[in-house]
Amino acid sequence: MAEPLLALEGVTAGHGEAVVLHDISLTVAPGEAVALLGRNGTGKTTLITTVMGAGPRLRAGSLRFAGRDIARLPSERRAALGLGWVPQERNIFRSLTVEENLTAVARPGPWTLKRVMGLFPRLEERRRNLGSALSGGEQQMLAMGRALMLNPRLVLLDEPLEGLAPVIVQGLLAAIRSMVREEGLAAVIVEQHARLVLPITDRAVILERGRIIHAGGSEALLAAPEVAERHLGLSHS
Ligand SMILES: Nc1ncnc2c1ncn2[C@@H]1O[C@H](COP(=O)(O)OP(=O)(O)OP(=O)(O)O)[C@@H](O)[C@H]1O
Repeated sequence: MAEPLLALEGVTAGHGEAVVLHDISLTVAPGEAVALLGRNGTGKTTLITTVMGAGPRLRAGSLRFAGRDIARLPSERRAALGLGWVPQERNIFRSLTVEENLTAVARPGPWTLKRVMGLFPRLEERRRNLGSALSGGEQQMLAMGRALMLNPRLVLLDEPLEGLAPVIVQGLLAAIRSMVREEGLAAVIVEQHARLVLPITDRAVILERGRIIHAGGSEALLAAPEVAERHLGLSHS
């Protein structure tokens, strides 16, 4: 088997003295899309920020990306190696235009301004608008567009659909599907609503109280709603 792009082995991490993640082992292969599921507060964001080196303290275990030990690298070095991250708070530059937001971070690679605008036609329409003038859904598109302009090898999306109107959710899902399915970009997608992301991912991992309690194919999980129900709760499945 080809070497995984991202590999976590026995990762235990937390905030200050509080341990949030326990003994997490997880791999993501090149081009693979993984859904990271779980109820509120189970450690999904902590897992993403541990991978990015953006806050949590790694207490044990190893963290490798593209064949390198990244555990001690600052987050900007991890980004430079090809780890893209769209945090929950969608950190865009509010005082720059849409186009400036995108070009400010661009790095050479297959994702260009034209292709990002092609993926998100709404951003093309809003090209000259300031970040602060965008709706929540447009900000999410811009945050994803910015991550793509960095031409990552793997992108970590933290609840990209949260708090958005259903019509926007459908548009974003289509863009994510095209990113991972047609463009073959590896991704880890954190989501509360399993049914939305299972159809567009290869594998699913469910966290409960900081531990992996289920890992398997997304299709198999879709076909076994009782598993999702048991671990994620009816309203979240
Ligand atoms: N910066 C922090 N300092 C201290 N504790 C934190 C911090 N961030 C998160 N926690 C705690 O870590 C635990 C896991 O939180 P985390 O945000 O990783 O969960 P989550 O699964 O992403 O939840 P949500 O879906 O609500 O974002 C929670 O108990 C939370 O209170």
